[in-house]
Amino acid sequence: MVTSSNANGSSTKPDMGRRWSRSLPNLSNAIGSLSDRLLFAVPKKGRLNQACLDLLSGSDIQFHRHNRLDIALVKNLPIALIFLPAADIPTFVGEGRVDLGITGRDQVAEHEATTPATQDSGVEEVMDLEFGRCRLQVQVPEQGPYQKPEDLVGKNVVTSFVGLTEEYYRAFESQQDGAVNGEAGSGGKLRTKIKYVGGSVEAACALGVADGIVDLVESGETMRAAGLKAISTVIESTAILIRSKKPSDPKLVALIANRIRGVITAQKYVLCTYNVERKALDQACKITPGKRAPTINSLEDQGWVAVSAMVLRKNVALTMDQLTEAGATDIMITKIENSRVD
Ligand SMILES: Nc1ncnc2c1ncn2[C@@H]1O[C@H](COP(=O)(O)OP(=O)(O)OP(=O)(O)O)[C@@H](O)[C@H]1O
Ligand SMILES: O=P(O)(O)OC[C@H]1O[C@H](OP(=O)(O)OP(=O)(O)O)[C@H](O)[C@@H]1O
Repeated sequence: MVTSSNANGSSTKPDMGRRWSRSLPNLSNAIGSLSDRLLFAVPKKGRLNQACLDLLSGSDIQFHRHNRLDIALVKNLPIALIFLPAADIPTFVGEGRVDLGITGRDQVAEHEATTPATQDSGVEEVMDLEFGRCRLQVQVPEQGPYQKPEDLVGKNVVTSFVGLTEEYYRAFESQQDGAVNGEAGSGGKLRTKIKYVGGSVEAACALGVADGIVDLVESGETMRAAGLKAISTVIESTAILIRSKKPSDPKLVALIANRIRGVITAQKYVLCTYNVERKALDQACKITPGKRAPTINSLEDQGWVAVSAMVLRKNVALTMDQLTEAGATDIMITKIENSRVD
């Protein structure tokens, strides 16, 4: 049985009884020589790249990426990372060429709008990764005549998400045709002209190419700087872990998913510990119910107990206020490095 060593030098045995090559393939013969590895696609650049690298590091997926090479062999697991544009990852995973991937939910939805899934093709969402949060929104010039997304029916709309935008506007067009002809979707008279651009979509209105755009918004800074405002949301997005319908090694997929889930939970929660008098314990436990239940230990002083419970990081200040109010003392918050909790 093949075993490998992690950064601490301790032995791990997630090899699932297989051998895998340690030599880095050159790109031309790469895919063939990766047949003994699970292929895992990661955004090669852009907004999701760094968070994905942090997630891999937190999951102890160790690799060295050679300069400019889009394939990296994982040292301690039979995995090869494939660095791809976020927009292409649903295609590779959906066709089963790559087993696992991380990309935006928006990219998966766009892929599905243009390439409907079949019994064998298409992607399955494994989990929400809770970063890369943004909205795909219809935007128009702040001072212009358009107030509702329907106002752009029949006009020019520019986007990088042609599939989703077409779906979105075809629904409005059907309604308007129905209103004109007395039945839904009959005529198709008013066709919104949807044009693709690959980036800097927000420039399209100012350049006279578009009446409105459909683009991603996070803080809204790009939109406001371009003199635009959002008038509706097509889809909300976060990064997701996706898998193909028939991954080459489902056990390894589950192992990676568990590791990633552990890192995400660790980032989301902190450990809250405190002492409280027994008579206030019920109230304190309502404030910190924990994920399953709080851990309660007796103290030397019979009237007191020590409590520890996981608390959502975003609620920490409020929780500490409420515990203080309930009479808890010695309240401490500890960062969770990693976790395996249900
Ligand atoms: N401002 C943003 N805030 C948060 N997440 C974003 C933001 N912009 C994009 N994303 C997420 O990151 C994904 C990749 O977008 P990004 O613009 O980084 O792509 P890219 O691969 O660098 O392509 P491009 O070269 O077209 O910019 C998007 O599909 C979306 O899920
Ligand atoms: O609401 P904000 O926080 O300003 O973020 C939104 C911007 O982020 C994305 O573009 P990105 O900067 O990744 O580059 P791109 O325009 O080349 O796609 C998106 O396409 C917007 O332009």
